[in-house]
Amino acid sequence: MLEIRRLYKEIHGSPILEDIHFRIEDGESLAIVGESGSGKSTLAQLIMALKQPTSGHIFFDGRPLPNKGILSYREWYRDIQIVFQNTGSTLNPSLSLFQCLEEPLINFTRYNRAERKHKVLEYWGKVGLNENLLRNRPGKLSGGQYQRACLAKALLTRPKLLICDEMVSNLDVLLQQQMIELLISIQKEQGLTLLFITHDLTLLPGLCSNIMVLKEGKQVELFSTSALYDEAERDPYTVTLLNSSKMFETAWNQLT
Ligand SMILES: Nc1ncnc2c1ncn2[C@@H]1O[C@H](COP(=O)(O)OP(=O)(O)OP(=O)(O)O)[C@@H](O)[C@H]1O
Repeated sequence: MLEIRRLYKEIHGSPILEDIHFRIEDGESLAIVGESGSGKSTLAQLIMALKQPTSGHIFFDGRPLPNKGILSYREWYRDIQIVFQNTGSTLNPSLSLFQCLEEPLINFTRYNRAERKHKVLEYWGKVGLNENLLRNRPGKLSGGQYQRACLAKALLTRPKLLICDEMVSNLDVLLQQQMIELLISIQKEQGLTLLFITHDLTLLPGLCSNIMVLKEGKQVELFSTSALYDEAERDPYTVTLLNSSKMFETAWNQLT
């Protein structure tokens, strides 16, 4: 389904991503893990066709990354959606939440108004939000509610691939867990393919089948999540990342 071949990205003459290569098959879930600055978001932006690679290839369902013509972009965005870290900027603050969610249905489907309303309510319910909230503006939502609303918006057009870029990083540990459980259930129900970008390895068991570790733009290793805690098998850098995630989790648990 998604195939990345020998991807290389340079910005202002500096290499940001080097020789990235992986595949995600239909219904699979892959985590991209790395420290801040390792190139995770750049990779997501390349897959979303927001940036063009310096060299290398991105294919989705056998189609190359669009680089010309609005129609090819429309097809790409119908199939691939992204949810970002909550910065409060994904949902238009001047629209009601209903209007925010209706927008992709207007852009990407031929549903009439009644059908759009039905779909918005369906997905709003799926992510566990109360219907009454739809009249409000996005600014009224709590952090956890905001991320659920973004997830509903991303899922409304039934994309094949969902990219979550640090989607739960601004949430507390309890809300993180709730969002992960929600993603797991939606993924199972819709057969969604998932690319989950995070710096926190402890979030991944149960959610992602495979993990790719990035360090300074280079692919360190790609392995099955079931082998995450097999320290003898793991690259020392992965073990360091895992230990720092565990330390943060322990410190947080002691504080709360
Ligand atoms: N437009 C740009 N101009 C210059 N450097 C850039 C630009 N975009 C990204 N970079 C650099 O590319 C590197 C990777 O950035 P990127 O945001 O992809 O990392 P990241 O792993 O997502 O980090 P974070 O988790 O902090 O978001 C960083 O060193 C960053 O400074």
